[in-house]
Amino acid sequence: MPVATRSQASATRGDRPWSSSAAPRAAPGHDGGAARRPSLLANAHHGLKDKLRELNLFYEQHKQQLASSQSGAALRRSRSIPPSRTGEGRYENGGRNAEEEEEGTNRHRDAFAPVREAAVLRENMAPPEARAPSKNDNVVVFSRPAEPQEKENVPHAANGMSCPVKKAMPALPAPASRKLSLGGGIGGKLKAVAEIGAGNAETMGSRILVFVRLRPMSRKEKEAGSKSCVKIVNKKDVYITELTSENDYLGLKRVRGRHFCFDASFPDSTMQSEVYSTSTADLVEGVLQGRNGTVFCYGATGAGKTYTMLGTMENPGVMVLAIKDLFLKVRQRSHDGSHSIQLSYLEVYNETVRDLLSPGRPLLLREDKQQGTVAAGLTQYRAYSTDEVMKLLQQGNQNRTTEPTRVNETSSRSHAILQVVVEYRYMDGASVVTRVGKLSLIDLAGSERALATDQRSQRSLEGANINRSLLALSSCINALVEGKKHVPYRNSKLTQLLKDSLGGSCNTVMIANISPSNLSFGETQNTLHWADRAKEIKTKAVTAGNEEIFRASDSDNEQAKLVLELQKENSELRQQVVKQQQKLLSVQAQSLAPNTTPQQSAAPSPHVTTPCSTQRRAKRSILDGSCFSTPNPKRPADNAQVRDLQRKVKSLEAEIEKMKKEHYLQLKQKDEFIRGLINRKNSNDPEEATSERRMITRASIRKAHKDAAAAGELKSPSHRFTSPTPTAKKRTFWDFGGDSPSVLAVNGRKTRSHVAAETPPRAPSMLLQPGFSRQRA
Ligand SMILES: Nc1ncnc2c1ncn2[C@@H]1O[C@H](COP(=O)(O)OP(=O)(O)OP(=O)(O)O)[C@@H](O)[C@H]1O
Repeated sequence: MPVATRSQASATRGDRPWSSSAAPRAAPGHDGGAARRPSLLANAHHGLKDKLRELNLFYEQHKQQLASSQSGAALRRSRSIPPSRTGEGRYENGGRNAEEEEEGTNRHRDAFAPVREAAVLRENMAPPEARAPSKNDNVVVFSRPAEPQEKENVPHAANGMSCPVKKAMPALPAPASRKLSLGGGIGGKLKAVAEIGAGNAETMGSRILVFVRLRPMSRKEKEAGSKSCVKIVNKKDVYITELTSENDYLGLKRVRGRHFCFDASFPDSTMQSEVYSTSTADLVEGVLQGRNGTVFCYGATGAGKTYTMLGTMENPGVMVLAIKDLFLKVRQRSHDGSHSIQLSYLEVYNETVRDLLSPGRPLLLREDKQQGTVAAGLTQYRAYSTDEVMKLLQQGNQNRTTEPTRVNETSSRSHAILQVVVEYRYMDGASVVTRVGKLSLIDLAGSERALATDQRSQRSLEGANINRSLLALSSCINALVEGKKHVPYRNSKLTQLLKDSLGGSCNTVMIANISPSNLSFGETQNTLHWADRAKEIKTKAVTAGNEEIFRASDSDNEQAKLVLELQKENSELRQQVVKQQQKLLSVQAQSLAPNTTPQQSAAPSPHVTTPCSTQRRAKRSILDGSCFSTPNPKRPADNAQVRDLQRKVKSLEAEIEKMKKEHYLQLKQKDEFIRGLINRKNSNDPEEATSERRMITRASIRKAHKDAAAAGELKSPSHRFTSPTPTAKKRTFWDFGGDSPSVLAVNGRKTRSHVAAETPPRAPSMLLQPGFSRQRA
């Protein structure tokens, strides 16, 4: 039975004298256009497609006419809009002509009139959801012209799949600052956001950037005979097609397919470094400027979230690359101020929050005016080098809850959040400027069907809780997209912790991980759906960084300068200690090398057990502690050389021990001195104020030491990011305590040090720890 479309019906009724078939017959000219225009506007039931076709046609006619009839070349130049390659461009010019004909030739003198008219016409004709949601008049909305083939399954040439084609279009009229260039990462956007200034940026905000990463087909999936149902085109478009069953020989079953477009999509061959540089590198730069940034990985179990975030020893992931980059950038800038880097690592497991760096009782979440949602009692570690952070990560990951499921052997059963707070202090004339930026790197647990994992009670409970928090996450995404006043952050611990990143003033990046297998079609489609939805979330504008300017008097100024100098010196000394220890480690590794058998050293076979290899070499983890001191097994055995090296080691050890003692004493004195200075500055005691004007020399360190001890606790600007537990519980680099996860003897005393932490038991894979202490039923 023939189906009458709306346009056919109206053409039959004769209320559309402008049908596409009639248009070519019409004589081109002003009069004709003017005569036709009222019917176009009067007929509110015209389909958008028809209007587009008509306007295009009319534009072509008018263009020919203009070419012949225009008088002055200068006038012509001022009126012409370069024809765009896109449908939008064509639309624009068509709109211009229609308006122009009605208004007559007076408009010809106003060079910008056509643009304005086109914008008005576009807005009128845009579907309601595509119109400008922004109240800002400066934002021009470019509506999407209807595609004739839209919403129809059309074969996609690149993959032979059948998918409805969706035009690449930002879900919101995203500010220019958030447009992505694949090569340059998102730096441009972040910079532009800052450049927009208080005016536009404050009103517009910024959008969550969404990336999709496809992982390669796994061995298991290949063995199960699965086929790829996902195709990534132009590093942006994702096509997903549900393949017909093999028994459907006649192809009777309808094939479902969808098309999505993201800020960038990574095919299965994408390197970790490319994922990092495109998605996260500029967030790191933003953090150094004092802006908060969040990256989170979302996807079904086994889709590659942990691989993207942590990676392996050979291919480190976003977390590791971000930390390395951060330290590199800090080192490059250390000449003009002092930096401090603190980090914490927590997990949300079965709706309880746990400190991964200092496991103990579950932590409670509290709302803090300055910091947002914080986990009370969470340990903040001060780190001085990438290696230290790696060790802390490794240590934290060994405490993380992972269990094998049917889908993934090392499935993360918890959401893990690594937070790095960078504080940068420098002198700006007479003021001390403190900038604080926070980077949150989040590896979510996998969204899953109960059947996909396991039916055993503990796994089902875990699955239920994971799904609960991810459901809460999707409710928040929905509420934020719909602009609801109430966003249900409190429905789960995860959303409470993500509150800042989703709805706060933060540059946020979501990486959605998907599997190519047709066996995971449902999960992949679900992940892509939520990723597509998340594109529409607008976060609050990130304009200036979190900056505090402290204007000091002359005497304060001198003290502040001295404090900064000492802090700089301290961090340099600490870096020296770290370098010496690295030197020692490499010498030790060299001396160990000859002890390995020639067979071992010669064979790079995956079956050979090196100190760093695991049962499953492919999964050798970046977090495997022993990998940090991997000896080089390729050195030939040579007894004389061994003895020589051993001597070297001993002398180096002695040297390091001596340096450590000296540095330790110096650092302690300086720390105390700084503490004393800060305490004095905070004190309102007039006697203290007068004494501050005295000349401060290094010789007064001893005296300051005593004063500081009498004055009590150190109050540093970093208090804003430490947990709101009693100060006595806070741990710093120099804290002493037997319950420390990394306690070792320095100068005959027990001290916590992340530089020379005890090597924890080796993890055999990325997240699989055999001796996992929290065994669950
Ligand atoms: N891009 C990739 N390249 C190579 N291997 C990958 C990639 N992504 C994932 N894998 C491999 O796929 C397997 C599952 O990945 P991963 O553990 O990261 O999944 P997940 O999403 O974190 O799962 P879960 O939510 O269960 O923890 C791992 O063996 C990992 O090495």
